[in-house]
Amino acid sequence: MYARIEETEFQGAPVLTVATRDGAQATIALNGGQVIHWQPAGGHPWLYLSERACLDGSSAIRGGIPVCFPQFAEQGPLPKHGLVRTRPWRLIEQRSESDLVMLTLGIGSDRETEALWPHAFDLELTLGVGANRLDVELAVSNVGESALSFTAALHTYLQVHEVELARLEGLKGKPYQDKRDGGTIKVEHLDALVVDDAVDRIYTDTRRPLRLLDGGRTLSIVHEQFPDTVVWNPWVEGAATLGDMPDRDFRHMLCVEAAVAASPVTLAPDESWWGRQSLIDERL
Ligand SMILES: O=P(O)(O)OC[C@H]1O[C@H](O)[C@H](O)[C@@H](O)[C@@H]1O
Repeated sequence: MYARIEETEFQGAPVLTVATRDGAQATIALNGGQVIHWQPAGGHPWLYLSERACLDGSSAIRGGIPVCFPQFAEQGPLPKHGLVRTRPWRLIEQRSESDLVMLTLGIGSDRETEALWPHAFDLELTLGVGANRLDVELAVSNVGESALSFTAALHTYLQVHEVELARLEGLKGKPYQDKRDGGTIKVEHLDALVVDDAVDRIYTDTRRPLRLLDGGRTLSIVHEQFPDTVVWNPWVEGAATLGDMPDRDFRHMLCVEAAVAASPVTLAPDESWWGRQSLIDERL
């Protein structure tokens, strides 16, 4: 039996569902080009998706792995997190073997994006689903005639049993911009970050793998070419302002985002850039 890729609907919106022979699963929403579910073979889901998430493209999907491009957060004049997380992406290519599924989705600039941001771009998001891993690679090409600069993120919402009991390792010694303290630059001194309050930080130069320990399971998080890691949890007050997330769900999610946020990437005409985030369940 081979892996399966199906085009179907979830809450009335177009999605692709993927299953490998050994039982790993993923679901990808075409609106936003967004992975909304990933479960390693024989394991539990590692991505948080709000039960109030809206998938019809009218707003961003709260959960999974939103793609932020060409602007991270509010770091510029564009809509928060840029232009592609609510737009329809298309399936460009699919490939499956028994234990690996690869999909490439794409989106390009159009009249609407160029009215907001006068650059011609082409994005490809390649997803690899294997027994115990999910690889997400974002490739950006400048297909216009002038240079463009962007910031970006794979805004990964990880699902945790209880956020105060989860530990995020690998950030010790790294500088971070504390967005909750006016962007003050601080240095992480903890061996493992434990989130017990609102957190919104851009850690820079985070090139070594991270590990998330959550209730007896461990996830390795490996970023290639994404120099920064954003850690975000809205906590009680922040969650109360999010209409698309139940109040108590902040306890069951932690965003650990592969980002290029502290300094933009600049591409000359015909140049490309790529960055990858790999999530690896260490149980297998
Ligand atoms: O609510 P959203 O627009 O999806 O943004 C959610 C969060 O994304 C990032 O993690 C930013 O660092 C936060 O400042 C922001 O609040």
